[in-house]
Amino acid sequence: MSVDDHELAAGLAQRAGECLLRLREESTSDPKALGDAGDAAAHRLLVDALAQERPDDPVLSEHGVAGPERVAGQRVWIVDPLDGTREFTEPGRADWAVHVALAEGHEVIASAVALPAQGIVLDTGEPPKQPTHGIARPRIAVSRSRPPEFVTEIAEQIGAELVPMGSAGAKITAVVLGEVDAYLHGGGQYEWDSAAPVGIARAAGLHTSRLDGSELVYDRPDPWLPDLLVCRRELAVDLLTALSDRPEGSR
Ligand SMILES: Nc1ncnc2c1ncn2[C@@H]1O[C@H](COP(=O)(O)O)[C@@H](OP(=O)(O)O)[C@H]1O
Repeated sequence: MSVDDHELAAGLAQRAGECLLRLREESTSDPKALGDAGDAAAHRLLVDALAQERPDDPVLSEHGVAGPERVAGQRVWIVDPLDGTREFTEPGRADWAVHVALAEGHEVIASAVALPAQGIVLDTGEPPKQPTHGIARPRIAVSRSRPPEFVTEIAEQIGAELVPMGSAGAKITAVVLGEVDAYLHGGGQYEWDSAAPVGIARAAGLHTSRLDGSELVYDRPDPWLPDLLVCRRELAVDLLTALSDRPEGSR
């Protein structure tokens, strides 16, 4: 019996994650070479497996386009074989991820995220239940290597604590799992950095949008998708209001 798209995404994220863990364990390379080898090996595994399991679907990966030609609005797999490449190369760090998403009609309809070093695979078929506890002091995940200045200012404004982390997938997953309450990003990213984890966040009932509150739209001709907000629903109005109060060009 053929697996559904949710199960396929989860199985592929798991397999690519295992491949990356092996590479990392066995590596004697310098960090740059290890990162390049991880990107290439996980990309190859995902592209080959999708060509076998879903031969009619094109693939848009951080490391290239594969398969049949993309037709706007039709099925396309959007994958980031290794999100958080920098963290993957740092011994002991667990904030890196594999993203596998399927978009149709410019929306993610199935996806999975693996956090291999944490032994976690989440998928849209069975999204985690959301915490019901109140939020005393909001915790906001932010890039550890390039935290945008506006996020620091917004955190001060609403009395939130910043939690620096690598990988967009690890940060969105931390919101999905209730470890933090929000993730804000601005200044640059691509569709593959967010498609899979945003699919899971939406399936779990969280707020997901651009920083101006508009929808996140996937599978556009240009994959540049520079900013996003993922948060618990009860924080969305406060965060979007704080964002819209900022002067033009400051996020
Ligand atoms: N200004 C920017 N321009 C392009 N990509 C960016 C970016 N800021 C973050 N990213 C990408 O978003 C992912 C998470 O970044 P961060 O850990 O800083 O939050 C990383 O993906 P990769 O590791 O797949 O390259 C990183 O390259």
